[in-house]
Amino acid sequence: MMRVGLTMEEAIGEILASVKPLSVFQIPLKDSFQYRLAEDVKANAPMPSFDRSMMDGYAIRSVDVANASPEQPALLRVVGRIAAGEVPERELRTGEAMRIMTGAPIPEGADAVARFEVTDGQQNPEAETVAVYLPVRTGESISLAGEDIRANETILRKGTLIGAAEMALLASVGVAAVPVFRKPVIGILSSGRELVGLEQPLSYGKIYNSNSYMISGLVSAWGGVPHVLPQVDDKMDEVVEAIRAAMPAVDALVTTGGVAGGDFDLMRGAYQLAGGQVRFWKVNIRPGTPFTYGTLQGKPVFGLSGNPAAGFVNALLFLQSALLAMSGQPNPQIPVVEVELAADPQVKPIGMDRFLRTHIRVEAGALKAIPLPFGQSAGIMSSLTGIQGFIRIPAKTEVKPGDLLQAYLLAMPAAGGVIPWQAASLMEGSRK
Ligand SMILES: Nc1nc2c(c(=O)[nH]1)N[C@H]1C(S)=C(S)[C@@H](COP(=O)(O)OP(=O)(O)OC[C@H]3O[C@@H](n4cnc5c(N)ncnc54)[C@H](O)[C@@H]3O)O[C@H]1N2
Ligand code: MOO
Repeated sequence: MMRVGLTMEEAIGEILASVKPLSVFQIPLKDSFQYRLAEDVKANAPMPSFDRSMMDGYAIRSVDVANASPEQPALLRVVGRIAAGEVPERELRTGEAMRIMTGAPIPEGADAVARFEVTDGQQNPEAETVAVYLPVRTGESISLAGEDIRANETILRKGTLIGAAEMALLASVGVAAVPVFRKPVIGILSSGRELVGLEQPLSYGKIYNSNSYMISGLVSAWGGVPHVLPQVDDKMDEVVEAIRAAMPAVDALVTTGGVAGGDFDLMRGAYQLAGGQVRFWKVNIRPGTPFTYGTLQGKPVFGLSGNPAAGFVNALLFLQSALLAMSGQPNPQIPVVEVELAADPQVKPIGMDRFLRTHIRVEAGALKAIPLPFGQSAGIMSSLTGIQGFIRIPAKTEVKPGDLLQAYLLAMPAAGGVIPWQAASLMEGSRK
């Protein structure tokens, strides 16, 4: 049954209840960046697997240098040299030292490394004795086997997003391939007879199809694989046919346009005629109120508003939540931070949650939100560029500078200073 007029939380809840992670496959580690692990990963060996030196210097026995001082250095016999990757030739005995390089295995009998700086070893690399000028603690400059990772330890949990550090950690314990969730392939279908592709000239009344580029970028940013379909006229049979044809090759479909109530707004009907089910229509948010969500062949279908900024907010909240869940995040939560409102947003309270395009700055360690004083209407695209996120002004709520609000992040907050439109308006006057 189709529900109408949900809150944002209800809408996200309904979407998350109907999606699940996709199938699992093994991927070579080198290709695993930005996938999510489908299983816990254990280390089958400790890391490091041997005691090793953390400094260039001499492997020694700490008792031999216990009374060393600059005036009365301990003199030790140099009996060998160990580079990283080499095996010590023999054990170390009383009164002996071995030159040792960072990363090399500690010889039997040694319990510390005296770094070059506390010896005369750097000046006399070939000398047969070395003077040690200070005492060295037992264990000093030695990294013990298993110090980083113990054998059989779980090093990464199922659902972890594989980034640079995770790839390095997996490589360090010899994992050459990992089980990951498949990335969702997202079909993107724009509808409207006003739309033309970039290869065509614009005639009166027409616009370029920019939504497909916008959604494609967002899908990539959130870990999906965009699959852009040819745009369609808003004729029912064409839309239905395009949807039917698209479904086998995708894990979810995003449509843009045709969800409000106009004469040509046929998207909900098209989902049903294509064999799908409309789960809900309209969410208490602005922009992006007429958002529609359904399922078709067990796959989610997102009906985004055609208005660019409305579609952007729909994608930010609903498509992003679904992508996180489908790509394997255990408790999908889109990135939200608390920010302090630093400028009057100049909007009246309405019965819906408002999402305003916002600059977010770090000032004195706090996140400050400066909503754009222009370009907040749903059809304006230029003001979507250069922002760090959207603040949410809850329905029927009057806000003022100093209030704490939620911000939905698109980019890292920037360090303080003048923001681009302020700089521009200082030069040419406000363009409100
Ligand atoms: N009588 C009413 N009219 C409208 C209502 C309403 O409640 N009653 N809602 C308004 C709101 S709010 C929004 S948002 C829009 C949503 O409209 P649709 O999602 O049905 O989208 P369209 O009508 O197809 O297009 C809206 C607008 O966006 C442009 N557009 C569409 N597709 C693209 C694209 N691929 N690239 C760039 N721009 C696109 C389109 O040309 C229109 O200008 O409805 C209001 N109306
Ligand atoms: O929902 Mo439409 O929200 O004005 O942009």
